[in-house]
Amino acid sequence: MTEHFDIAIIGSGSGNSIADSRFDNKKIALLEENSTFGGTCLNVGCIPTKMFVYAAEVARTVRDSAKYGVDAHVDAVRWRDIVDRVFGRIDPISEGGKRYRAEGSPNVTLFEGHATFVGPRTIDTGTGTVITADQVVIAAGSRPTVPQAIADSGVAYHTNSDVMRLPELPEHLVILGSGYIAAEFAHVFSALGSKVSIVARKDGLLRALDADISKRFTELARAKWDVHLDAGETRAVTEGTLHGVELADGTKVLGDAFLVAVGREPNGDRLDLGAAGIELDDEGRIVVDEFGRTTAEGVFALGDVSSPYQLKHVANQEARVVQYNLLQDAWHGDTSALREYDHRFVPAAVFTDPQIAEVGMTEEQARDAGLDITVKVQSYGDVAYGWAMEDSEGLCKIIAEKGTGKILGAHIIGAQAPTLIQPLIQAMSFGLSAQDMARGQYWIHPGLPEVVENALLGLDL
Ligand SMILES: Cc1cc2nc3c(=O)[nH]c(=O)nc-3n(C[C@H](O)[C@H](O)[C@H](O)COP(=O)(O)OP(=O)(O)OC[C@H]3O[C@@H](n4cnc5c(N)ncnc54)[C@H](O)[C@@H]3O)c2cc1C
Ligand SMILES: NC(=O)c1ccc[n+]([C@@H]2O[C@H](COP(=O)([O-])OP(=O)(O)OC[C@H]3O[C@@H](n4cnc5c(N)ncnc54)[C@H](O)[C@@H]3O)[C@@H](O)[C@H]2O)c1
Repeated sequence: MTEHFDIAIIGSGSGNSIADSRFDNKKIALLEENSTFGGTCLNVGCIPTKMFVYAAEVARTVRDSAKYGVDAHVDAVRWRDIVDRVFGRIDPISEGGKRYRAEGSPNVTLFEGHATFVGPRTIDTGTGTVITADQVVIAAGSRPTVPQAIADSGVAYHTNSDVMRLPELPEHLVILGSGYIAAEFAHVFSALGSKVSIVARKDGLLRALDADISKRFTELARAKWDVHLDAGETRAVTEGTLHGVELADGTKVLGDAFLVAVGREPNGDRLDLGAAGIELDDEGRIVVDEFGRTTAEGVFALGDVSSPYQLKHVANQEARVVQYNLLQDAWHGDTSALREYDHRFVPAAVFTDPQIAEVGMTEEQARDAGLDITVKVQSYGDVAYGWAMEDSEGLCKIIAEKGTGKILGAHIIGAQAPTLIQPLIQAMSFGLSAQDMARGQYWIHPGLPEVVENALLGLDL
């Protein structure tokens, strides 16, 4: 059975936002293989993790209160109640979204199956129906990377897909990996009362970030968690009820729960893209141009399946671009009417302890690019509010071009880093120089953003 559609969208994460009222006159197929509707961010990513992070912050604040002369203690962490609060709010949104697409959107047909291409713009929906479409959007996301040796080992492990629904708070969580997911879950479980071990292959945590941030975070993490650096290749092991890894030197790091957080791989490899003439790059991402077009006419891709960023705000921006371009003549001739993906200044934040945020170049990248730069590192503790907080951890690092004052990169570790960095993202996006940003406006005294102001003022331009 073959049915024809104007547009087929693979993936109910960012892809689900495309079919708004502007598409009411289009016949749309929405394809989703997961019985849970709504994609990674809503169900197993940004949203639930940050709800856990917030609970963790509350517990940590209570535990750290004595230094301010406030004696308090955490009586108990009701893990089951925390899980129920998080998913008691999220699951109905996911179910409601699915119901809306299945029953409440007259122009949208939801196919609940694993989609694969069987020809150009021809898709086996995995439900017994093959469809064709004038245009296709691939928004199929990514999945946790699980090294084959671990998958084959028989050792019980978790990923971000299930670790937030553990029946009990683990006594000891062992985390393999040292990136975003490792850093965020280490904070969550540790603040809620688990012992946390992190096993990092190399000599630092969050090594993709600016070296000063990675170094500071690694030092702080080592002071509160059981961190194993330079672990090299590890072997998954189980002893009784304990699971984890054996390091190259024979050390065993075992706990009652084991989380694998070694990256996420794009789902393009599970779509039989060859049948549709859609190319993947060497990293397994679908190749797209600035308009979101793949190598096959009529087919767009967006989000984690094609983006090196694997961030929701990037997937959202790309979805808006594709949404617009779907309604233009995107495939023949003039592209001046099309919108473009904006990857100029992509910020990122890690909601760990302390929080971290970054935008633009690292110092190393700026130096490697041969730029004439000036760098200022400003401690939180040296501005009034940070001093009031007795903060000895936070810093704001800004990298600018000498002479022009062009802000090249900003990196913050410390309280409210994802909030503090936003004016710097704005300045970079709109071409505001460091001098103008520092001097051309008031900075509320004694607000925490003074750490950004002082970093800007400290640049030797
Ligand atoms: C633990 C965690 C925390 C995160 N926190 C943040 C954060 O704080 N901030 C941030 O910016 N980003 C965060 N991210 C990243 C963010 O979640 C992703 O970048 C974003 O959700 C990607 O959206 P997407 O639409 O590309 O893919 P997804 O939301 O993953 O949607 C893809 C959908 O396609 C479906 N699908 C895949 N293949 C097929 C197929 N063949 N047939 C049918 N359906 C298919 C999948 O089931 C899925 O529902 C986090 C990620 C994780 C894992
Ligand atoms: N706050 C956020 O925006 C947020 C939060 C969580 C996840 N995410 C997104 O999800 C993506 C995936 O997160 P992640 O933490 O899994 O990946 P990541 O790319 O951030 O980090 C993976 C880490 O695992 C290490 N690694 C790789 N293979 C390994 C192995 N065999 N043994 C030990 N270590 C190994 C890597 O060196 C790296 O440090 C992130 O890149 C990010 O884009 C974003």
